[in-house]
Amino acid sequence: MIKIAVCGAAGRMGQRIIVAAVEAGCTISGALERPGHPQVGQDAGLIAGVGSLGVAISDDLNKVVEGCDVLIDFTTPKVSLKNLEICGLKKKAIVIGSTGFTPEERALAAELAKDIPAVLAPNMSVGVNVCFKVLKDVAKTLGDDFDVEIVELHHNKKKDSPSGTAVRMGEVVAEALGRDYNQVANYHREGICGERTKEEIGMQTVRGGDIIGEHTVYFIGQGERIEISHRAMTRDMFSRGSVRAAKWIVGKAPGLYDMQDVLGLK
Ligand SMILES: NC(=O)C1=CN([C@@H]2O[C@H](COP(=O)(O)OP(=O)(O)OC[C@H]3O[C@@H](n4cnc5c(N)ncnc54)[C@H](O)[C@@H]3O)[C@@H](O)[C@H]2O)C=CC1
Ligand SMILES: O=C(O)C1=N[C@H](C(=O)O)C[C@H](O)C1
Repeated sequence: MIKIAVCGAAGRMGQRIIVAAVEAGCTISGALERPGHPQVGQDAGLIAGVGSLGVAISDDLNKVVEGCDVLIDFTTPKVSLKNLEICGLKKKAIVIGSTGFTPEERALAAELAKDIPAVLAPNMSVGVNVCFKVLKDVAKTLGDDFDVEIVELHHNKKKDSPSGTAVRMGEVVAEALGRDYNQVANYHREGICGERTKEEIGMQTVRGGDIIGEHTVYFIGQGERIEISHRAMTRDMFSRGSVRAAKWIVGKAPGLYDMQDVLGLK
């Protein structure tokens, strides 16, 4: 059975990943938190609610990576890039779920993953990845006659906007329509901002309470509208997805993969 280390172990996702890995029969070989985190030194299993695992949460990245087959990391882009670098040096696989990467950081991730197998995906759920696939077909079929708007809702602790999933949805639609997402994404409308352009893809963000994550892509035409929505009711399909990705990536050829690769959706 593969040995999984979890980075961000005391976080919302980290705790659920430990539960999912234990349920999948994997060994938790290590758990990482940021230096100074109040739960460093405590048992990762007790923090996650699966009982004692005999694995103390550590802040020693090198040591934790050495002991694992694959590191699952749900933290922040900066931390994930550092983890990718260390996994590269130690020739370990990595699964990254962090979101909020800039285009430059994504390019750096691809560069750092040249020597090791890595999965980087903004959403590990099967449902969202099926939506990515469907969105491509819908956008291609509808073409330029329908205006595209994307709305995402998340909890009030989320740090990045728009969500990584919403950005990927925008990228998928833009590519299917032959547009450059970075040129056509419109994140802000205020005041007399003029009529909507045909090309733009509106990106709207809602933050509040304990919403796990909801995404809707609107294709709005004359007299009709298509809405493709995904609503997450728990974090468990993200955590199970990340463990599925971890099992899949160990032993693969070096390179940067995504969840579409893991699920065979390409
Ligand atoms: N790809 C996917 O399916 C999903 C991605 N996410 C993304 O995962 C990330 C984390 O989300 P949450 O768990 O909700 O956040 P969170 O804030 O609850 O957890 C992040 C954890 O990382 C820890 N951390 C920060 N710096 C660290 C360091 N240097 N070393 C080790 N640990 C460190 C924090 O102390 C915290 O416990 C976000 O970017 C979020 O958008 C969240 C859900 C699903
Ligand atoms: O921060 C979250 O919680 C989530 N983040 C991911 C994203 O930014 O797309 C995925 C999920 O919606 C939950």
